[in-house]
This record gives sequence, C-alpha cells and structure tokens, in this order.
Amino acid sequence: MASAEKNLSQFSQKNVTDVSEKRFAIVVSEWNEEVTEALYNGAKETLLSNGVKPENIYRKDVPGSFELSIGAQWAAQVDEIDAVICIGCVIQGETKHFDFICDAVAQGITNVSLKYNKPVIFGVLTPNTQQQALDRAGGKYGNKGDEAAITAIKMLGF
Ligand SMILES: Nc1c(NC[C@H](O)[C@H](O)[C@H](O)CO)[nH]c(=O)[nH]c1=O
Ligand SMILES: CC(=O)[C@@H](O)COP(=O)(O)O
Repeated sequence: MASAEKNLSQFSQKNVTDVSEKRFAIVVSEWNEEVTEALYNGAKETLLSNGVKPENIYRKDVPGSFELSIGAQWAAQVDEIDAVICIGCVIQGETKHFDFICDAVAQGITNVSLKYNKPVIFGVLTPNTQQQALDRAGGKYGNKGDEAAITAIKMLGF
C-alpha cells in the first residue's frame, strides 16, 4: 500500500506495550538534514507520547545512510539498549549510487537486528525527489519517523 493511501503517522494501538523502562537508540544520518531532523523529531515525540522516558532515548549521528548499519551495530551491542531506530533519507540522483546505498542499508540493518536479536528499525526514506521526502517527513503523508518509533515499541511487545 503506497504512503499516499496510508498515512505514516496513523497506526493501531495493537501490541503497543509498556515501554516506560525501555531504552532506545536513534541513529540519524546527516545527509538531507532537513528531512532527517524532521524524521528524528517525529520518532522522538512518538516515543515520548507512548511513555518512553526522555533519559532513555539516546541519539547518535552518522555522516550518511550507508553508515547507518555500523552505527546501528555500535548501538545494538550495548546491552542496555532495547531497540535501535535508524533514520535516513536517500534521494535518487543521476547514477546507480542510490541503489547501492539503499540495498546496503536495508541488508545491513537487517543483519544487525538478527545478530543482536533486537529490533533495529528501518526508518529510511528512499524517494525520487526532495518533495516526496518532505511529504513523508511530516508532510501530507505523515512522518515515517512516527512509524519507525511505533514499530520499535510494537516489536518490544512481541
Ligand atoms: N546521496 C546520499 C547519501 N550519500 C552518502 C552515503 O550515505 C555515504 O555516507 C557515502 O557513500 C560514504 O560512505 N547518503 C544519504 O543518506 N542520502 C543520500 O541521498
Ligand atoms: C543517493 C546518492 O548518493 C545520490 O544523491 C548521488 O547522486 P548521483 O547519483 O547523481 O551522483
């Protein structure tokens, strides 16, 4: 279902669990900062509004989305971290670089999640244009950061 048909900030309360004592790492890519900051703010606010304590949200920045995998690993290896949320925005350019980054990040984040047996959430936009990114970072289609945060919460209720 395309984002245009399902607002990214609307979700069921099913499997939303008590996360008052859970600790979340949010790893944020610096590339396309206007977008990733909006995604981060959405994720942070969603965690807080669902009962996560401010002191239990740990932010770490990486240069680009390609570095999200190693950033997620450095966060997930910390025993006290219960879930990791990865925030990025990879915008299609003129070359195949987009494809290599997106594939690497999706596989890398998955590998970290399986290796450390923790939810590592793919909060990465992969749009064709800046406008598509803005539409999904608090725009008309909601905020993918919200979706990433509620996904992490729901996974801890598994
Ligand atoms: N073009 C985008 C990038 N490129 C940078 C890579 O993520 C990486 O940092 C570099 O290849 C060095 O390893 N990153 C994004 O997050 N978004 C882009 O649109
Ligand atoms: C996703 C990217 O790395 C992209 O912004 C690079 O642009 P280009 O493919 O035009 O070099």
